[in-house]
Amino acid sequence: MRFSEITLEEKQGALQELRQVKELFAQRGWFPGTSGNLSVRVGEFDREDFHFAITASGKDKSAHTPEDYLFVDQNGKPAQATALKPSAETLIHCEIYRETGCGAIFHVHTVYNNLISEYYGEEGFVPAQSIELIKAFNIWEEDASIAIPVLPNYADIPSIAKLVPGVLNQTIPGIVLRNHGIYAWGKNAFEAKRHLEAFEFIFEYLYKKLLLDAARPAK
Ligand SMILES: CSCCC(=O)C(=O)COP(=O)(O)O
Ligand SMILES: [Zn+2]
Repeated sequence: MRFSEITLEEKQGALQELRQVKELFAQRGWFPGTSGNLSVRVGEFDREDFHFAITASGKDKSAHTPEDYLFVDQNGKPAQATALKPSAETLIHCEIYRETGCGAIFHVHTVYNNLISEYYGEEGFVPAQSIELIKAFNIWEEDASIAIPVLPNYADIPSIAKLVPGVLNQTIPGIVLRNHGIYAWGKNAFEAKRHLEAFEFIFEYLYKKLLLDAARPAK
């Protein structure tokens, strides 16, 4: 589908969703030091042909300006002439869209996702079990156990993007970059937000549980 065939209404809707989510996450302190990036897909999806709106690179995400977003194609190239640069991590979004066909991807850096991904970095996944918020991923089994993939935080983003298909688990809508931040996705912005919030709850829970367990007096 050509970018010009996607309706203006759909494009504006995607930008409005990004603006709302960006404002909310900024209020939570989820974009320290211009970190983080957000995207929402528009138009029809084909593995080889899709488009999405994404935050421009290096912007203060707690401010709203006319230069906050641009549209890119499945290769992360701008879909329209623009002086804006897409997020430095756009290729990771491209890979997640290609593998999942999802509708929105949100990436944030938090102290909890950094510490927990570093703690479990060597294992290559963050284990989580019997935490109620696992149900936010539509996993309803009692005492469910999940493994959230952790990828190395290479400076070269294409090298990280190449690893995405090998670790992506279709039942777990997230991947963490070690000591960097999480990518969470969903079929739309509402679902991606729910998933991101659940991951962040789980990371905070795990961090506090590790401390609590370490403080327990030996029997
Ligand atoms: C200042 S944080 C380093 C870059 C990063 O990890 C990030 O999420 C923001 O990069 P962007 O190009 O999307 O602004
Ligand atoms: Zn990042």
